[in-house]
Amino acid sequence: MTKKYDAIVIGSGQAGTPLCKKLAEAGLKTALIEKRWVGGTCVNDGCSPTKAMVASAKAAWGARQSGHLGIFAAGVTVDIQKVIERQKEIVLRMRSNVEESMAETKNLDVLYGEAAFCGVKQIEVTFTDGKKQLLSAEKIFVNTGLKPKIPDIPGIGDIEYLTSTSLLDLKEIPEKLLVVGSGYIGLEFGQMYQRFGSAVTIIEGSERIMLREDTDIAEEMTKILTDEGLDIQINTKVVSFANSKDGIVARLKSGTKVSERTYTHVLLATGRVPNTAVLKPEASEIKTDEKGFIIVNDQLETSVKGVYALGDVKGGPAFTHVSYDDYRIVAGNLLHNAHRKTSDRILPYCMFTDPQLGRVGITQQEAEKQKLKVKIATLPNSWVARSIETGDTRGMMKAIVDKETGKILGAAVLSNEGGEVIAVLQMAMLGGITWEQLRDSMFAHPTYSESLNNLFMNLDE
Ligand SMILES: Cc1cc2nc3c(=O)[nH]c(=O)nc-3n(C[C@H](O)[C@H](O)[C@H](O)COP(=O)(O)OP(=O)(O)OC[C@H]3O[C@@H](n4cnc5c(N)ncnc54)[C@H](O)[C@@H]3O)c2cc1C
Ligand SMILES: NC(=O)c1ccc[n+]([C@@H]2O[C@H](COP(=O)([O-])OP(=O)(O)OC[C@H]3O[C@@H](n4cnc5c(N)ncnc54)[C@H](O)[C@@H]3O)[C@@H](O)[C@H]2O)c1
Repeated sequence: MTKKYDAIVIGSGQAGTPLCKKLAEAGLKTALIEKRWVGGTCVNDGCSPTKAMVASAKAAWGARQSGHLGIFAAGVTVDIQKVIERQKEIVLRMRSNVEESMAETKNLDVLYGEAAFCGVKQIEVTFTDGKKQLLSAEKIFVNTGLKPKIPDIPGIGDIEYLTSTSLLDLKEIPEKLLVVGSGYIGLEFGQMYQRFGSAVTIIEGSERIMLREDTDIAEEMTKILTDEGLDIQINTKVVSFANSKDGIVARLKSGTKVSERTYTHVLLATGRVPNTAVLKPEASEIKTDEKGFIIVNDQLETSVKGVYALGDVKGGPAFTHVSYDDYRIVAGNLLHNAHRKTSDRILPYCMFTDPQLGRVGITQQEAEKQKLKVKIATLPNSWVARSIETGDTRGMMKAIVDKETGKILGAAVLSNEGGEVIAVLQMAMLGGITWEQLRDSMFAHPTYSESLNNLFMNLDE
């Protein structure tokens, strides 16, 4: 028999988790279906565990190279078991908080099982014990996220490769780690494991790392990472993998040159694909694109009225704050008639390498593509008082401003606390503050944000 709800949320990601509570609190009889753990990727396999481990790696690196600050820490060792334990404890605490707050919510049923559409607005749940239940609702919200993409490389099925999820359970430090892909996951994990003591090689199929970012930022990041000892190979592809008595042999192709190198571990960081194959949105007439992402309009409604897709599964930038904002849009529009749209928002993000890359708005290459009339301001961190004082002058700042209006269109801050500094520029963008106003504003001294004065002074004719 089909059980009827007012609302069903599929997936306890960064949108589904707050949304199911909000709907239930508004009086709607609501079901949340989650196949694994509440909290989704961010809490369990993404932001929280990785950023906890990045902090450990930064501490190891800081201790090893603090001689220039007059501090000498002899015999720095990494206890990877302890690093993993700490990360797991943080995840468990966060997940338990979510579980508790859901248990306390009236009108909310949390169902642990896998959901698949079996008709228009009809869902079949397969519970963890194998039992099945049919559910239906007038309002359905899909927040099923992504999973690691496994590239189709000959021999890949024969080797024991790692993904960003399985690496979080590895209780040893890889001796020689090959990272395939140089996006967020490749660079964050690559630098982290180099700092833990691995010899890390990153291979990237394209002509440079971080294709979404400007060339000068990518070059600066390459220098920072190679100075730390990472081996970065661009324009390189893995032709095949094979096992040998010494480890995993990767056959690499760079232009016409083919070479074989042996690694103890391989991390696949070649992107992520949507969790829609099992979900079968097509059974509910929900349209997807050729890669399986669910197609939505500006208010996150799918091709079926009353069915919404939120977070990574709808394609586009895959970040926690985007998914959470999707929740705000859908909850605001449905419960408070807010008329919010996805096209109205400014996108910030941060890559948690060290130094961090904080980003907001458009890049210079996007401005050129759109043929916008812009001015570009850049400032190396070697000119930033705060960077000199703290002893880390790696990186740079950059801003793209509209030539006519003086407004900020985008910025990149590759610096210590780059993710925090970028929020200042995001606020300027939200408030329509011009580069001249930032050049002439008083900031507390000595802070990283204070260097925005100098960044924009560089635009003076
Ligand atoms: C290693 C890593 C590090 C990251 N670091 C950052 C970071 O620092 N900052 C940042 O902003 N973003 C980061 N991200 C991205 C971020 O985690 C995601 O963008 C964010 O979690 C939003 O995901 P979501 O809400 O779309 O769904 P998710 O959080 O992925 O949740 C989807 C949920 O749906 C469940 N599910 C899937 N299919 C079904 C089904 N058929 N039935 C029932 N349940 C189902 C899954 O089990 C999962 O719990 C990182 C990602 C990774 C992998
Ligand atoms: N700090 C953060 O916000 C953060 C951190 C981690 C992950 N994430 C999210 O997770 C998503 C996935 O991250 P990701 O790093 O896996 O993907 P990505 O799309 O950022 O990068 C994948 C990289 O792999 C390269 N590549 C693809 N196939 C290849 C092959 N066969 N050989 C060599 N190189 C290959 C691509 O050219 C690209 O540079 C990101 O889009 C991001 O939204 C965010």
